[in-house]
Amino acid sequence: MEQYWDDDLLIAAQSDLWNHLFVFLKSMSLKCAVELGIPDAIHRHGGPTSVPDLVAALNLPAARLPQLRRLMRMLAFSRIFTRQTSEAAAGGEEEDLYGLTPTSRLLVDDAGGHRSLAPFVRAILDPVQTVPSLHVGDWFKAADGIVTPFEAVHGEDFWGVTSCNPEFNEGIAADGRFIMDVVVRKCGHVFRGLRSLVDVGGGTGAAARAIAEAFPHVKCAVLELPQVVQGLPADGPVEFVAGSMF
Ligand SMILES: C[S@@+](CC[C@H](N)C(=O)[O-])C[C@H]1O[C@@H](n2cnc3c(N)ncnc32)[C@H](O)[C@@H]1O
Repeated sequence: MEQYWDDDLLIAAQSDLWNHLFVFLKSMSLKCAVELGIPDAIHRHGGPTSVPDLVAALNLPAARLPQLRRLMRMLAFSRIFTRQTSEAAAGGEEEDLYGLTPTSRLLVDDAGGHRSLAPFVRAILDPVQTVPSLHVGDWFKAADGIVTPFEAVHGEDFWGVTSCNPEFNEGIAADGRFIMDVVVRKCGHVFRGLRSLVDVGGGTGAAARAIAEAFPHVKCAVLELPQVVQGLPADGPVEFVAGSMF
């Protein structure tokens, strides 16, 4: 090994490598927390919650307690939850308590007056999205004209697969609703003076609806793929036009 690789540098490099190797566990721990409903359980509890209380609230097998402790420590390390140590009532043993952070508040329905972004977490971390990322290397090597790794895995392009999935559409809409509420508050001047707008590829109309409700004088329409907009109510503040932007 070359001279300038002293041991401190070696260990720092290994630590950096390990960070890159295991960072996916942060996403997967978050996915698990949402699947189990941990943010909602802490919110319902009314404040920082112990792991035994979470096991009871989530109706999990008692044998999973040690693993849930590890998951919660991991999520606290990722700043999804706060972690504080306090005296347990019985026996005097220390018991960690986990609370919501600004990030996990986003995963709770109606905390602070907004709707949960949990559907967005589920949509983005669904294997339909994550599995293609395992095949990017193969896709680079295969000069077979397949446009994306997603298409190589699923045999169809991204919107062809996802747009037929109501849970995916709801997840994207949750994110659209969230960000548009902020946009109309912070950047409302952009919409003043407009009489109409079309949200091209506007999904189920979450973003357009937020604009239409904040600025009733703006006539809002969504141009979307037919499979996304079929069956959506036609009597709301947004007009849906089925078609392709191409
Ligand atoms: C990121 S999403 C937009 C979400 C939307 N802003 C909301 O608030 O829900 C992109 C959308 O583009 C749509 N899309 C993809 N290809 C399209 C096409 N050729 N024509 C029209 N819409 C298309 C997808 O169905 C998807 O709903």
